[in-house]
Amino acid sequence: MSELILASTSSARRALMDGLGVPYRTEAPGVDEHVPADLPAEEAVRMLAVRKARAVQERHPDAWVLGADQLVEVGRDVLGKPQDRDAARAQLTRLLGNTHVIHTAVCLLGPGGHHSETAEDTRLTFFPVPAEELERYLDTGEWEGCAGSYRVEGRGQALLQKLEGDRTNVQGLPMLSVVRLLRQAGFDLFARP
Ligand SMILES: Nc1nc2c(ncn2[C@H]2C[C@H](O)[C@@H](COP(=O)(O)OP(=O)(O)OP(=O)(O)O)O2)c(=O)[nH]1
Repeated sequence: MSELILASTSSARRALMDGLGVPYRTEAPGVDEHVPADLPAEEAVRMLAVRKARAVQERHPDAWVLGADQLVEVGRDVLGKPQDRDAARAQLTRLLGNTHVIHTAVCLLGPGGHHSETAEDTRLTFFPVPAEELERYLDTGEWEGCAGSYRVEGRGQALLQKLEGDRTNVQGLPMLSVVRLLRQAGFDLFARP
């Protein structure tokens, strides 16, 4: 198989791909992540996952390229990554005591015009916690670089009352679907190095 490139700067996505063990490398997509403000969350993440994968594939037309994007939907609000601690506090205040949906899309592009993609949802319900506990969670710094301002695999799991769906989808890649897309594309996931 031609090389596999993860079109991502995300350490969380790298960690998930490292766990899968398939040889790959990463390359920053370097795309404008603006989408129409009224676009539904699932359409927005699909559009951006494709945009990221296409940007890298244009540089490496013979490679397989995996792109992904994620947004958090709570009520009518759509949340991305917080810019600072105050933004993270506002996001978590919105999520605590409520149920929100993580939308993550993945796009796999390959030689010969291969294009497969999927979007997965994971529903999470957070405990309502007092402001002082929220401040102590913010002190962990887990909010940095995370859509929704928490890490489900870190201290953020102490906020989690219920999770329905693929847990890895929250971390950045729906690994059940990534495995399916790779297998459908003909990848040998246990190839000898
Ligand atoms: N470790 C961890 N990361 C999370 C969690 N929830 C969200 N994230 C991270 C994964 C992604 O890096 C980021 C979602 O934002 P984006 O989809 O825009 O990706 P990002 O800009 O980080 O990287 P990329 O666009 O792939 O270069 O949030 C979590 O529970 N744990």
